[in-house]
This record gives sequence, structure tokens and C-alpha cells, in this order.
Amino acid sequence: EEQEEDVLRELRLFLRNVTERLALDRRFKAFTKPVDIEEVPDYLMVIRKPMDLSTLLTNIDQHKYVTVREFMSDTDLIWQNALEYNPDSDPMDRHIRHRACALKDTVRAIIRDELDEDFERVCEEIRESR
Ligand SMILES: COC(=O)N1C[C@@H]2C[C@@H]3O[C@]2(Cc2nccnc23)C1
Repeated sequence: EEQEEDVLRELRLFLRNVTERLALDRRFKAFTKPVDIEEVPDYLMVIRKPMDLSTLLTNIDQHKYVTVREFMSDTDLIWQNALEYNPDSDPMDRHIRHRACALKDTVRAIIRDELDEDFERVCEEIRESR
């Protein structure tokens, strides 16, 4: 009903704010857009579910996320994909893995500090009711 749409509107505002803050962080530049398949032709053979910050914003606007848990499944894809595709000891791989781990830690810290558990519980109830 209307109150549920108010809750989901507030969820989208929160998720957009988090995503935009991540996209402004220079450490996360490599995660802001999809990996360029013309530059990296084997990427989709290795990574089955690509994800990036611009796609998160599109998903938010298309009402893909009804809970923060669903949003975090996609933010987890971003850093997990980077660890998987860039496993080597060379400096570039180490660089992007360090940034992937920073992205993981930053998202978890924001959610821990800024998401009210009662709000997420209401979102989960809406998800289960649909
Ligand atoms: C999230 O970003 C990534 O996982 N990657 C992996 C790719 C390999 C390397 O860095 C990326 C883009 C790129 N383009 C041209 C040549 N080499 C590269 C970004």
C-alpha cells in the first residue's frame, strides 16, 4: 500500500546516496563503469555476473532492490569479480585487489553506521509479502 511505497522510496534515496559516495571516491574509479569488453575480450568468459557502480544506480532507479540485502549482493559482486579476475602477483592486480577490499570494507562500514536495523526489517517484511 502507500506506506510501503514510502518505505521503498526512502530505501532508494539511501541506496542512491551510498552509491554516489562510492562513485566519488577516487580509489573506486575502476568500479564506476562496466569493464570494457573491447579492451578486455576474455572478461565475460571469466566473470559470469559483471557489476559496477553505474549499473547499481540503474538498478536502483528500476526498483530492482526492495531490501538493502539485495543491494549488498550486487555490491559484493563488484569486489568479488575484481578479486577473481585480477589474481596475479603483478602490481596492477595487487592494486585493484586492494581497492576491491577497500570497497568491501567501505560498504559494510556505511551500512553498519547508517542503516537502522528496524528499517531493513520493514523492507524484508515487504519483500516476503510480495
Ligand atoms: C574492475 O576492473 C577490472 O577488474 N579490470 C580488469 C581489467 C584488466 C586491466 O584492468 C581492467 C581494465 C583493463 N583494460 C585494458 C587493459 N587491462 C585492463 C579493469
